[in-house]
Amino acid sequence: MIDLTHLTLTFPDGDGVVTAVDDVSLTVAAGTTAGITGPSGSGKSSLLAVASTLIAPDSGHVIIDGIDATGLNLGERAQLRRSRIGLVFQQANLLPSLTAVEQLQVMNELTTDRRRRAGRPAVARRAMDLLDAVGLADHARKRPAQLSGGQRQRVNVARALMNDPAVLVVDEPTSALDRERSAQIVDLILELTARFATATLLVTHETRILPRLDSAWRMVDGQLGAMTADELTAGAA
Ligand SMILES: Nc1ncnc2c1ncn2[C@@H]1O[C@H](COP(=O)(O)OP(=O)(O)OP(=O)(O)O)[C@@H](O)[C@H]1O
Repeated sequence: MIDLTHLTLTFPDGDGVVTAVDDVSLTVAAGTTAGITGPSGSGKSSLLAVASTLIAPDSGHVIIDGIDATGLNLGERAQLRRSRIGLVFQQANLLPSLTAVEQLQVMNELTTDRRRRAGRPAVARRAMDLLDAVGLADHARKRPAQLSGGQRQRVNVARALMNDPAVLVVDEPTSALDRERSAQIVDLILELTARFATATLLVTHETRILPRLDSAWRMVDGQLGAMTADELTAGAA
């Protein structure tokens, strides 16, 4: 699970500061998905960057499976991120020369936690299992150029799960996809969240998907508020 408490993040802005994240608290339990929407510049990406420990907040706490990231140094934070957090961004950012299964296998090299580093056969097995889970078992030997946009995003999602993360952080996963493929990727993220018991934080402009998530939030000027039933119905229309 991920527990965000009273997070605040500011950036310098001319002579003053801009408060990108303003006293945000949010808890996402294992196996559930929280959706966040809001206008451009409202602080969604900043919140995800803090939640995934890429940026330290000015104040507040990011607690991942009981570990308070805000007390850790840079190296410890990077280690926590690699071993406990899966990141999915809008562009898949796959390595052009690697096959789908290799994109997943290299993730194991990134974790320096010896206890979590698995042997080659176990890594290959997990990579194949995950490709199967995202419906790409038959495409394991293909390189990104041989895959469609939707398939590349599926590899991206599978890769994020490779190190068995407690938290899945997903930023606009469908913005490069058409409506049908968007719906499929959202279905997939919900299914994998339940199956792998991740606490999933999903930022999206597509308000019509929010009613399907376990909780829905709107960010405005750095502040996070729960969406009302009326707002959800209007967005789904
Ligand atoms: N590195 C930075 N330096 C200075 N200001 C920043 C930085 N990153 C974000 N900001 C500011 O923080 C505020 C929140 O930006 P952020 O990108 O988090 O919003 P967003 O809701 O994700 O927007 P979008 O939907 O367009 O991605 C904005 O005012 C933005 O200009």
